[in-house]
Amino acid sequence: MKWIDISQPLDETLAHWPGDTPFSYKLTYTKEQTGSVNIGQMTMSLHSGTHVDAPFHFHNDGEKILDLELDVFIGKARVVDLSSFEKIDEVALSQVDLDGVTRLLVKTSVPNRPNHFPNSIPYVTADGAAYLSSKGVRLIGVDVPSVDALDSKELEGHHALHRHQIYILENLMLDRVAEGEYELIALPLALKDADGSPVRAVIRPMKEA
Ligand SMILES: N[C@@H](CC(=O)c1ccccc1NC=O)C(=O)O
Repeated sequence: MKWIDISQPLDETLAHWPGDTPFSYKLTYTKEQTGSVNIGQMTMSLHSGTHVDAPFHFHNDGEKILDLELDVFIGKARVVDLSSFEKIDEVALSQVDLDGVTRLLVKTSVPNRPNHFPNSIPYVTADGAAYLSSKGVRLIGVDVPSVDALDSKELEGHHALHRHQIYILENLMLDRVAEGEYELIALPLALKDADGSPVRAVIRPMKEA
């Protein structure tokens, strides 16, 4: 089975958090200038596109990207559709089978439009995070820019997930993905001091036993 790209494409049209750094790529040196190669550079917020939040994003003493466990970002994952719910809480999560799930990818009601910052999104509640933890979940991925309401300053969802050692993956593209069992690879870059990192997130259906 082929790998499916569930990452937002990084280009100048990529949406970013209001007031944050837009994405840009430019050629610093052309092949004509160097005599051998094109060399590019990019500028972006670490919270644009498909990315991982490090605990340091919302916690001054929190782990940075390079401190995170790699194993959590590679392995079996379940995609579930919670598009009929306004919150990712215990009520919504108890509608889906989470037995044996370590990595959970959630389809929400928000259309996956990488070039458009949404007005409002479903968010993870503290009881939702506790429920995920009781099921043994270590990573939650969502198809929206945050696991909290966009106007939240308390970031209750981020903090609750962190208390339960659940990693956070945001801005996935799950529109064309069916519910089910997949393998996931979504590795953050080896960024030592960073509060977040872009990832190339890919999945492929698990082979039937
Ligand atoms: N908490 C959000 C990001 C966030 O809040 C944010 C990202 C970039 C610039 C500003 C932000 N929030 C600010 O007030 C997240 O889930 O990554």
